[in-house]
Amino acid sequence: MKIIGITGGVGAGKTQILEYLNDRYGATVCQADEVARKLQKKGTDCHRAIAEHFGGEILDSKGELNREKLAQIIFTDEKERAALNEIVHPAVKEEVRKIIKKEERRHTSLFILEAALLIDDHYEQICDEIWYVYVEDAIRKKRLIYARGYDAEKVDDIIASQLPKEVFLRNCDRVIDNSGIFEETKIQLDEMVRNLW
Ligand SMILES: CC(C)(COP(=O)(O)OP(=O)(O)OC[C@H]1O[C@@H](n2cnc3c(N)ncnc32)[C@H](O)[C@@H]1O)[C@@H](O)C(=O)NCCC(=O)NCCS
Ligand SMILES: Nc1ncnc2c1ncn2[C@@H]1O[C@H](COP(=O)(O)OP(=O)(O)OP(=O)(O)O)[C@@H](O)[C@H]1O
Repeated sequence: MKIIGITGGVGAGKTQILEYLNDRYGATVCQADEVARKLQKKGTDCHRAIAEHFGGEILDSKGELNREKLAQIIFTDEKERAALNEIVHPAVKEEVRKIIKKEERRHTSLFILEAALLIDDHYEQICDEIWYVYVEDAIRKKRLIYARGYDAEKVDDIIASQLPKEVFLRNCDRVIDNSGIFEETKIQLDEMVRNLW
């Protein structure tokens, strides 16, 4: 089984690329953000540890995490971000390893793991190749404000909390430029998949 990691900053188009690779090539896809979300549900060890560290104010009326509040804290405070990462990331990695083992038993041929933090969390230990999705900051900012309703300040805070382009470029095996129309991105992806085996 080939394991490809797809990374890049917020709003670079990773999810859209995952959908294409699933539709066009039948790749099995896994999003670390989704894995983290499941592991943070009420009743889990992560949920307990987060509530203990950040206090009851971080929960909503149903006792689930108030994601907006937590985002406000962690994207403006490096120490708090590190504290959350320390709670969530080891659990996410362990779960991803389990998912990969399951897919290996099912003889999946192409497995794609998507996360903004593949480099920070050393997923090169798990992936055969890591692909970096690049989009100019001004363009992804526009896309996120328009499509996701983020305000400009939130986009800037998240961008500032993620690795700069140079570090992504230094650590990734291939680069996908998704600054243009998606048809152009598909051509790059088709070529990359052709060269995989
Ligand atoms: C802070 C939280 C609750 C905000 O949730 P929300 O639903 O509003 O945003 P979402 O999860 O869609 O993230 C928004 C963007 O920020 C990126 N991001 C998320 N966590 C982090 C982080 N710790 N450091 C840098 N970027 C991050 C995501 O990849 C995405 O691009 C959530 O992002 C979270 O729990 N983060 C910690 C877990 C984590 O690091 N996940 C990323 C991969 S394991
Ligand atoms: N080439 C493109 N042209 C125009 N819009 C695009 C293109 N690629 C992606 N988008 C749009 O940009 C927005 C962000 O894309 P997407 O959600 O795939 O990013 P992401 O990298 O998964 O973000 P996150 O890091 O938050 O998970 C979406 O609304 C998506 O439809």
